[in-house]
Amino acid sequence: MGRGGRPDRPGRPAPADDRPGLAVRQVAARLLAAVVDKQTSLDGLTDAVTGHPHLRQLEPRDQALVKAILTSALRFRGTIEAEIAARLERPLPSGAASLRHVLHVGAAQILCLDVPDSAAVDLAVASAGSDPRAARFSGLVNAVLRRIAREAGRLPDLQADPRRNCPDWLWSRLVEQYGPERAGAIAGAHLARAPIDLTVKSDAQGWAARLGGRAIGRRSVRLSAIEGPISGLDGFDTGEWWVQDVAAALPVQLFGDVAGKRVGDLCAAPGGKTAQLAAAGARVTALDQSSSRIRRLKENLGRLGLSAETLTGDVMAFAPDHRFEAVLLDAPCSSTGTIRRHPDVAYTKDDAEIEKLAALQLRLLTPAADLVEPGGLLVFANCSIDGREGEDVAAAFLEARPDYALVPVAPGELEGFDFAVSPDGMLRTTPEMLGGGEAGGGLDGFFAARFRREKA
Ligand SMILES: C[S@@+](CC[C@H](N)C(=O)[O-])C[C@H]1O[C@@H](n2cnc3c(N)ncnc32)[C@H](O)[C@@H]1O
Repeated sequence: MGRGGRPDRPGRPAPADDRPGLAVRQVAARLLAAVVDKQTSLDGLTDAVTGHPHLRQLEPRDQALVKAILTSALRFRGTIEAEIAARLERPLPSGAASLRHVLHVGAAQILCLDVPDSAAVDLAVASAGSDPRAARFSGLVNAVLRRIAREAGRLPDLQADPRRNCPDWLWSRLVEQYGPERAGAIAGAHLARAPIDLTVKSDAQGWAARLGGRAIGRRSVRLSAIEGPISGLDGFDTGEWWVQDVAAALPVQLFGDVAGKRVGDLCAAPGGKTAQLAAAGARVTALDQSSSRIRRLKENLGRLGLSAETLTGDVMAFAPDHRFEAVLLDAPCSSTGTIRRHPDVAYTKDDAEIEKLAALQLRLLTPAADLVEPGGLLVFANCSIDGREGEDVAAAFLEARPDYALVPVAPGELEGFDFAVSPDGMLRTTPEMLGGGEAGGGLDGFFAARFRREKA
């Protein structure tokens, strides 16, 4: 049956926009445009409830394919651009943004995914044909992608040059802060798929054996790959573990024993660190300004059988009737430490955004610090690899708050992670550590500093 309920006439091709798989490619090109041209976060665009409506209309299997195309298209954007450019007689016309996105979506499938080349090419041609701004270039799309399919190697075997796949703004910052060699290793780690890390309530060795992973320290289990959804794994329904990168599990450990203590978790959602604190016996107040994220935090705690007081509100206006023995500020940041999982971050953030976020973090530290009892601890953390949002904010905070002193992380304190403690005792992870760049290796980039409020 054709559209509108009329019977299809035999021998007549189906209208182009009904072709199986075409909607997936159209949505992928549209979302790629939103990321690259409008700096929209892929997490937001692909959210199951609030994401892009065209994506949400697709079957789950097709949604997964859109996400796989976008992840590859962004992770290897530099290589894909070079492969396309090498097969163009002249540069794409200015104002041909949508044509470029169609080409990138097609090339990403050919170079990175297990999609038959012929399907990738034909659907890219149909995708261009259905877009009034790109329709007259359908022939070019066909020629370029056919040549890529015939001539190019396949990623990741095709030389996936880390420098080429790291946008200039980010590369300059990495080189300035880490030097060219480590910058290259970090950019290289961004090209590898991240493993799945779980934080377990107890018995990491036992859970590693049951789930076919490996234990890292006492509380993390690393899985290289899983079949099917994470919710299908043993221990999910009974709340034995939650997904949390091994680096993200470190900042809470800086509080030491929190059993029975009042802890304020001020940027708490979706609650990975709240869960760690609650599982360790703390009396946690979890605050976040986003009501939808607080809802997710509550669902997560519910599944895990853990409890915390949960509040929706702004740190800047938070005025509880008591102070806390410990406060965690896991502040909003550029998330450049998570590019392995969120390759869009390299294209949605820039120098100005980093400056803005660093200033916001310092602002949020003032009310956070005021909520700590004299003698209590404050941990400031975030998942940026940029020192402007880490070490510089910590230094500015200490300068502004003579009532606080840094409590350096001691050798051996973070079991197995001494390599990630800076000479002045702050935590600094970057994704090339722990075998980053290799399959099943690496960790998120994180920063954390611990301060104590002087006794009055
Ligand atoms: C990095 S995420 C926190 C991740 C969380 N700690 C975890 O481990 O799952 C930052 C959070 O800060 C929240 N946030 C940003 N600005 C805030 C503010 N002014 N007051 C309260 N929450 C804020 C965001 O809604 C976001 O959920």
